[in-house]
Amino acid sequence: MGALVLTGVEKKFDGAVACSGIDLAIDEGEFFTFLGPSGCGKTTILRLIAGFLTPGKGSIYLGEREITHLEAEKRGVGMVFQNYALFPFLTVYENIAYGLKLQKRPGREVRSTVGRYMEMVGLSGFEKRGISELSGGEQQRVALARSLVTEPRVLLLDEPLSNLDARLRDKMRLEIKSLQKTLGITTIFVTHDQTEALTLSDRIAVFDKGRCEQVGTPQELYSHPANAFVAGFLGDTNLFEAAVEHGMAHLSSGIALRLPPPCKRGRFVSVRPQDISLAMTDPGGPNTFKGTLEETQMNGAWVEHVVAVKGLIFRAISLNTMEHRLGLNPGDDLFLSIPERGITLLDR
Ligand SMILES: Nc1ncnc2c1ncn2[C@@H]1O[C@H](COP(=O)(O)OP(=O)(O)OP(=O)(O)O)[C@@H](O)[C@H]1O
Repeated sequence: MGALVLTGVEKKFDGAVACSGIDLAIDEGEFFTFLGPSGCGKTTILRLIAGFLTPGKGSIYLGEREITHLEAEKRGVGMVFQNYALFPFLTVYENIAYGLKLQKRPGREVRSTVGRYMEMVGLSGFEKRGISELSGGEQQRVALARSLVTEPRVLLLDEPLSNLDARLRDKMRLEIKSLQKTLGITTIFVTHDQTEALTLSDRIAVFDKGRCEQVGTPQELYSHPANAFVAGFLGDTNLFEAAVEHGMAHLSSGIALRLPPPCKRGRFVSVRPQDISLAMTDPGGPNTFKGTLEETQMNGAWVEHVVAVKGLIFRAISLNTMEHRLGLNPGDDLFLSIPERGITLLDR
């Protein structure tokens, strides 16, 4: 049995389904991410685990123990909220010590535990500061220390980086990951940011409209998406409706792609932009098409080319190295090649 297990969990608000049919098993010490667009039910599931909400159907287990209806404070679950929810009238020390004082732990233990976690999150010396005297990143660290100090079995992080600027977000991302590994604490991280999910997670659950679409490692989800939604949500992809027969995928424009064996079925073709190669002269071979460059976008280390082939738009990404630089202008003709193994067929 996993460290945290959800079976058939459903939650409705006034009859509207926020999440349903949720079956998840999260392993001990795992960094597990809930990924999905706004409103797909991520926070609702987190709140069900924390005990701030009760499911209409289904059960939640922490280890062997069922916690579906247990009060939040008895669950051994720590949560960091999106807006941190710190107490503005308390100092940094008092905020972090709060949970331990509620548990009526002896003063000496409170002082040493708070000191240990303040050091761990890099806040030593900030004990007497007010919350309003802290930067966003420092507030984030207080929230993290406050939820860790009671040594919960599971740490829930609800979009903890969304209020930070891009550089601080990268820094905190690394810090959270390293803290999680050091403590070995089972962690659920909620985000709608695919980069965060891909870089941090041992496994990811992708949600859409209250349903879990797929669970897997970042590489599994990226390389073998279960459907078009997962393919599109985890990384950029070229997605086309297709009629598949006799080892060929016929796209709407009359383009026919030769598929890798064995012969599979599917309603959509997905091709990652980095799997498409471009050339100024015809390299020959199957799945090579003449197209027109519509647009080039330079992004520093890599370049994105938008290419029209028989009215279909393809996006191709290549490294901005000397060998890859094409030196083409919008309107120029070029050749676009899609290797068979770069094609994924998807059902829905
Ligand atoms: N307390 C509530 N009362 C009524 N409806 C709610 C409540 N909480 C959430 N919902 C609805 O449930 C659905 C799922 O919301 P939830 O907050 O879980 O999504 P989310 O994926 O976390 O979104 P976001 O990324 O924007 O936080 C949404 O349609 C939302 O409007």
